[in-house]
Amino acid sequence: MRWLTAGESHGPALVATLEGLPAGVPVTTELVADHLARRRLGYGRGARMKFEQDEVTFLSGVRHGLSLGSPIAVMVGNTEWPKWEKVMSADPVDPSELKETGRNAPLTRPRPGHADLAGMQKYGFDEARPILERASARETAARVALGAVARSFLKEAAGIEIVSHVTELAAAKAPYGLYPTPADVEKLDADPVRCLDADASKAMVAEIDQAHKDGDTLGGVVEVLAYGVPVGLGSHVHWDRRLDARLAAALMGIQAIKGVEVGDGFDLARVPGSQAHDEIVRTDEGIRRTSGRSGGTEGGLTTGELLRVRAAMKPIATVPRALATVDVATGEAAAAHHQRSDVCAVPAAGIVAEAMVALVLADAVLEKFGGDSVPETRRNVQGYVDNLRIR
Ligand SMILES: Cc1cc2nc3c(=O)[nH]c(=O)nc-3n(C[C@H](O)[C@H](O)[C@H](O)COP(=O)(O)O)c2cc1C
Ligand SMILES: C=C(O[C@@H]1CC(C(=O)O)=C[C@@H](OP(=O)(O)O)[C@H]1O)C(=O)O
Repeated sequence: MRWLTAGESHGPALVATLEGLPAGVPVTTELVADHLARRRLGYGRGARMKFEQDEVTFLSGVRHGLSLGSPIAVMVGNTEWPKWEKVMSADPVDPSELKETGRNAPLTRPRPGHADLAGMQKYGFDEARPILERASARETAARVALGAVARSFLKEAAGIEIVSHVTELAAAKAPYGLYPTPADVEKLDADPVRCLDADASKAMVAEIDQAHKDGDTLGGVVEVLAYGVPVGLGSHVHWDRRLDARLAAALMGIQAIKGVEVGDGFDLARVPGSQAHDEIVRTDEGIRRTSGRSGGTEGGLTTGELLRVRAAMKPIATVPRALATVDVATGEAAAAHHQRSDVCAVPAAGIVAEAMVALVLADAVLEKFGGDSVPETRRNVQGYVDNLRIR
């Protein structure tokens, strides 16, 4: 399976393509729109999330609610486009018309923490617009659209379900060991910060309110859990086949993610081996583990236990109390450019992280089990599970 996204933040649309998905996966415009709506949720997001809509159109690969096995192309329209038509026009525009938009002033005061400065230096631009348009996390809407398709495949073909929640937001933390299940998704989506623990949720909202008052921004930690993952996805035989490595790269590839942990991650480095591993026991349900510290992978292979990965997001780069920078037009010290931005987008990052985990798992399932149709993949999964020699 392979996939790509294209599109600028204020362009006409984002486009995503997915190739290699079997036929027969239930996919509808409504399914994708629902996941895109989940990505817009979350206390602390900026004004744009309120007035802009995501307009979903399938261009190919789906017919009457089922995938065809052909490449899927999906478009997510930016409803803000009419305001940006001239500024982001593919064809040259008369400078006087650009001036009239009031939106085309050169962005010469790069923001620390965003791609502005390094992007301008690398690509040879003397202002940040051509860089920030693609560096923007608007692009994550395209990933979530494909993630919705991937998770439908995972559920139908292998019974895998994916949940995420916010475990930390600045200094506020959910209690350790709180693992939401698929039955909790509605409740999670209804919470302003997608946290199941009421006290922690209140503390997180208070953190955001304080940052808002202070003209500041915040980051946090999200955790993704995948239920029903069979043993043996990924492999121990080579670094780039390890499922933990593939998940880490996918999560680190989300804008503003600066750390990834699998299972108890960095905490495992701080305890002795006797408290770090998941002991193996025989139960009525077969061979199981007494704990889930590994996060469901050992040696780069899934163990068949709950898959659990976390991603740490740095605070939003567009800080209202603007940080120090240099105006590259004059060489003078200046305050970084700022118009509007999210105070905190950690809950949204959790939805993006779900999509990335879904895409990695769908790829790994197809690699192991193959199949040109959902029933074929399902038979292959079932045959493998039924024939595991050691259970
Ligand atoms: C869902 C989401 C929303 C974001 N919203 C903003 C925003 O409104 N303003 C901003 O400056 N950065 C925002 N970011 C972060 C930037 O996209 C990110 O800091 C930038 O790409 C540089 O991050 P990097 O160092 O990881 O590449 C957001 C990130 C995500 C995942
Ligand atoms: C548009 C989205 O997020 C954007 C991500 C983003 C950034 O710099 O990453 C900056 C903001 O855009 P603008 O500067 O136009 O307000 C966010 O609104 C979205 O998630 O759909």
